[in-house]
Amino acid sequence: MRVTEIFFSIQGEGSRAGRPCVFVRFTGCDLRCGYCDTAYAFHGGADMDRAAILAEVARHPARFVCLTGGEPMLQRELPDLARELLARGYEVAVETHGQRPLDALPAEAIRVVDVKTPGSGEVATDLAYLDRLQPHDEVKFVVCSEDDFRWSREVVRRHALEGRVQVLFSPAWGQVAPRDLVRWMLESGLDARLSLQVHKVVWGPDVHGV
Ligand SMILES: C[S@@+](CC[C@H](N)C(=O)[O-])C[C@H]1O[C@@H](n2cnc3c(N)ncnc32)[C@H](O)[C@@H]1O
Ligand SMILES: Nc1nc2[nH]cc(C(=O)O)c2c(=O)[nH]1
Ligand code: SF4
Ligand SMILES: [Mg+2]
Repeated sequence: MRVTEIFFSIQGEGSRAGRPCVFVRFTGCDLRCGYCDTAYAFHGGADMDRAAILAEVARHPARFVCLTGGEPMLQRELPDLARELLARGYEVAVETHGQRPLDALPAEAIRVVDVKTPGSGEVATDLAYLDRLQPHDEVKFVVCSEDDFRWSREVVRRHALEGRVQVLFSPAWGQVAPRDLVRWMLESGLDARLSLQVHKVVWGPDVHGV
């Protein structure tokens, strides 16, 4: 598997934000979101087999592992790695753009799907997988404008996501003021959750490996 970095930090995003977590960041992505804060993971990295990744994860005192990237679902062995982590008692979350099949992942793995908004420049044509998510999964919209928020709200409605999965709205860093996003959320009446990138508040926006 191709790995950019493995680090121990707090989960900065989503409904599990604030919890200690080991991050495994895989190298490579097939999308190019305009706002991507992790372009350093598009290339480079080092080959590690699953045993080496498991050993590195085990160096840290955490029970929660986040598989991210780049795009983790481009790694052929990702479902096997997730299964091995679960068998060792870890809670496992997979951060993905959702534009690669997710069905090979074990059901116990938490799918955190970032539904790419028009503002990302990488909207998907097929969102049918949203209808197969489970209650512990999360659907995240990174909002670049009020138009993006309206578009996201329509996806939530069309796929009946409210109350069925965790629905999260996150401001694209530096593009949307959190207070504007909160206002749009409250005006919409949706039962959704604001997600800020807590690690950027703690360590600053440009620090890698946190
Ligand atoms: C770097 S991506 C890696 C996982 C996967 N490729 C994806 O897009 O979900 C992890 C998360 O960071 C978010 N992200 C990246 N740049 C961001 C930014 N400038 N502001 C807010 N969220 C950002 C992405 O939208 C995604 O939800
Ligand atoms: N602390 C921290 N939390 C995160 N949650 C998701 C991240 C990601 O880049 O996928 C991330 C990250 O890069 N850092
Ligand atoms: S899919 Fe994720 S890693 Fe790839 S460009 Fe978009 S935000 Fe960055
Ligand atoms: Mg990140």
